Amino acid sequence: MRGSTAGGGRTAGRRPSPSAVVLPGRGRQVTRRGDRRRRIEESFDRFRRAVANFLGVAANRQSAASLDHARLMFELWLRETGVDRLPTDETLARCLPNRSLRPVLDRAVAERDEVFRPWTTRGPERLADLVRRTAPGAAGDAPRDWLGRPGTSDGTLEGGGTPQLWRVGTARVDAVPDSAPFPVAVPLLDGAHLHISSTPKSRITAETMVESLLLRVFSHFQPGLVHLHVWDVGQLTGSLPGLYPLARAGLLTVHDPARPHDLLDELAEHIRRIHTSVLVDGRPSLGALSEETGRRKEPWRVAVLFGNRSALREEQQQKLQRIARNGLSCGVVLILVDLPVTVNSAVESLRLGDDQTARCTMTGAHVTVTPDPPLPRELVPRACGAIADEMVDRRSRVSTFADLLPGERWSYRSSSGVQAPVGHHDGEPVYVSLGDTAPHALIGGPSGSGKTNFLYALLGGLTARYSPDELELYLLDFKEGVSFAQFAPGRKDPSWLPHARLVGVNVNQDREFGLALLRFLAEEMRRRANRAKLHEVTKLEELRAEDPEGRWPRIVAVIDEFQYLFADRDEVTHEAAALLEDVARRGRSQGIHLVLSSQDVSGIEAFWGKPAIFEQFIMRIALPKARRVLTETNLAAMEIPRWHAVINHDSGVPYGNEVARVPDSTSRGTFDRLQVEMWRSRTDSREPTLFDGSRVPRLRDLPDFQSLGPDASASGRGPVALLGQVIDVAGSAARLPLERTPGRNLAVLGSAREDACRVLSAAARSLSEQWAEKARFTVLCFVDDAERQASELARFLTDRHGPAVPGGGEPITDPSRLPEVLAEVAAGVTGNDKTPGPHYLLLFGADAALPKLEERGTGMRTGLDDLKAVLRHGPERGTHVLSWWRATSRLRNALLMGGGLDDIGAFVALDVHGQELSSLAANQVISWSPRPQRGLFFDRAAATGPQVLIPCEVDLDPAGGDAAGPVGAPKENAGMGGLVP
Ligand SMILES: Nc1ncnc2c1ncn2[C@@H]1O[C@H](COP(=O)(O)OP(=O)(O)OP(=O)(O)O)[C@@H](O)[C@H]1O
Repeated sequence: MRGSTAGGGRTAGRRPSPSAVVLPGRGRQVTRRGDRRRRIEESFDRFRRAVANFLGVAANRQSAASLDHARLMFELWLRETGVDRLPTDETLARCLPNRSLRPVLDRAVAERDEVFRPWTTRGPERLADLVRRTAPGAAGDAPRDWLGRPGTSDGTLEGGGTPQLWRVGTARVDAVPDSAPFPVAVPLLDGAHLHISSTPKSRITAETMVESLLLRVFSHFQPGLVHLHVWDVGQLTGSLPGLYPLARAGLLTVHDPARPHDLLDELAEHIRRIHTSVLVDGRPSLGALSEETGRRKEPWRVAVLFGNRSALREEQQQKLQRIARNGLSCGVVLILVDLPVTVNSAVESLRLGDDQTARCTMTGAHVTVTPDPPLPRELVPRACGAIADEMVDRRSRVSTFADLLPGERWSYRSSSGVQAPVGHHDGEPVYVSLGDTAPHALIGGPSGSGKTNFLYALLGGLTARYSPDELELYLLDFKEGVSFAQFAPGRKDPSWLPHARLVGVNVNQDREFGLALLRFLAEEMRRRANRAKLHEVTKLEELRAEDPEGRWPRIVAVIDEFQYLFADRDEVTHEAAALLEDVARRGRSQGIHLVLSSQDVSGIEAFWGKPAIFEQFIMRIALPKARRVLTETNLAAMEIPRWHAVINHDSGVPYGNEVARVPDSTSRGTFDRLQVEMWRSRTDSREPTLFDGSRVPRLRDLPDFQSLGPDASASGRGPVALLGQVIDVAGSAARLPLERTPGRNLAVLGSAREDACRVLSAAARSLSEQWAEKARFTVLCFVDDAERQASELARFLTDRHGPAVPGGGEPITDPSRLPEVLAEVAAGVTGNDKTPGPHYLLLFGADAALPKLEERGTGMRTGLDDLKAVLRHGPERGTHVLSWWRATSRLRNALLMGGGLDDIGAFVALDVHGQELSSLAANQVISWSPRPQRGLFFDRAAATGPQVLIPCEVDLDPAGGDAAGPVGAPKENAGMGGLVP
């Protein structure tokens, strides 16, 4: 229409077509019709062509869309099924020849490879490395490297440790079939239980897998550290026949298939025992305990239960679940094969299929595990035989002192306690542990039963494990002899035990020394408690954690033949019992431990009368034929052979018995050698303080004497006379301060001449040390027997102080001169001269001059009057009388009337009984039973009560007199004996 309308408008200007020109009339009509038709036909042609074109395009589009759709569907399918399934999925595999799907497949494979590249390049190797580290030695190596060789690890870190993983096979990630295989290992022992399920076709594989795993364990640990229990529901003889040789050495128990409850009860009982007697300190597990203490206290018990894919009876199932729940912390490990059970604790599962491969919880669902090939059949029993032989050998071997020592010295920490083996039982070490649970030990055994040897074994094991910063020893031996002398330096052997801070030998008559030690421990306990309080903690272990820079060693105080401490019903016994109770009760939390040993505990009344003390000694050690150390119903000590001991950490009840054979630890080449080795590695050169009750100490060795300085007045402290040594842990001197105050005079009482001379000489010698030339000393001696000592003293003093010592180097021995000397001194101290220098009158045997003193001179004054005047007025003017009276009564008679006695403020009583002294000590009751070479020093002005005094040997050689003995000079040790190398 548009064409015609438009055409009508345009024809005027157009040239006419030939037909329109040639045909006139009707002919013109025909021509027009034909035209129209042709045009119509042409239009239709065009239309048809357009339609055909359109339909062709649509068909093309449809087939392209179909192909796209097919590819997408294929990709979806591929992604859903997984590229890795191509080789095994038949339907998927059928699509592979289709070339149009190839790009989809190639892309999916490329993407997978890209995603897994980090894993394929490093993953397997990293896993292999991890297994190498966590499954060392037999736990992960190839069997040729360990099969047939019994294990050596003792479970401690230094002894080979406990592997975290144990190898079972190799694996590949399913999605990456071309990547390298990697080893698969599972946790066991302290780590997890193992649950294996198999099909009937793969049951054998499960069994060989368990066999290999167990052999790895047995070949890692030394025989005895793992005990195996096997129960098999289906077989009377049990599975794992290759392991049977282990039964010969008691390492394998095969349980009755009909009685699974026996095994379950045994395991449950074991768990209970570990909780009640081993994990009592709040340690969560044996593993944690051994990490902390450095030793595996209890062997592992591995129980393998083979089932038949049906569950145990309900009650047994519950028991099994309980064991699974609580076992790992107590060293009980379950390996369950085809035994359905759900457990609420760490368990690794391994599911074996018919194709002999497995899925494992360790590796996850997308990894195929191929178990390692079984161990060569004939080698398994042979390897187990070698392990059993080693076990039998270990049991029968008599252990030596060297077996008690660790591989590395001083590598243990004493935070939670100290422990060391003291012997062996069946080749296994038997330990003594001192800690918060069993803080103190009591050792009993008749004479010759080996107590001293036992103490050496114990101390050897302890000192080799703990450094002197972790453990300090205070060692006291009441009996006469040499037993502890080894620990102090001696003439022949200069070494000492670096851990020893105090060694007391031959203490028997000096029970006060035991008391001094207990006082020292009580004081140390208080110091530690105060420090703990500052840190708001209560126990040493916590204090050590709070104050890591501090030095807080555990203290072990050993008192051999401690019954001497309670020998009499007297003040010493009374105080010792009170102190012992205090230390025993409170020492546990402050890291202070007592080890008491005695021939016969039953004789110690003070001990038995105080069950509270006795109860604190939870650790009991009974040597053969020991009485009363264990409970009355426990007769083990009566039955053990010599050189054995019953070690009991349970207060002596039979249940806690462990019997150990104790090695010889005192003969040459044992403890002595260890001591020299440790002495050479010491970092602290302080010697232990040595107290030897049989030895006369030397004044110059006393630290108090060595610290005296010249010119006492300049020091501001005033002069002090050292009279001898008192019995304390520091080896202190008996100090008599001689300030210018009334009463500062001394009387030595008794007929023991040697001791009296030593006391006066020590006083003069120490005063001389403080005054250089300034002081006057007047030495008077009226007893022939004492003239030698008085002369030596006079010569020494003259040598040092010159004309200030009258007599020209000799004492005044003529009694008739005494009144004259006293008159002169009395005039001096009562006269106007306010500053007479210090003057010391040393009167040996004053009582011998009494007749002369009582004679009346001119003016009716007696020498006694002058003596009283000097005693009264002298001290304030620096003049002091240090006198020796052979009889107390003579002193009293001479000075009681008219004063004088009160002006003597200090006494040393030698062979004088206590009752004689009370009149001199303001009627105070003084208990003192005289004993050789000991005196009682009593200073009324001092806060301390009477103290036992040991008179010292005084070096009065003028040549050596100037120099005090050097601090730390090797001491003579008269007691050293057979242990010297
Ligand atoms: N386990 C042992 N192996 C070998 N010899 C030992 C053993 N134990 C002790 N002896 C030896 O037995 C003797 C006595 O031992 P020890 O001195 O230790 O006994 P004791 O109980 O302390 O005796 P006492 O109370 O009389 O001093 C010593 O000669 C010692 O060497």
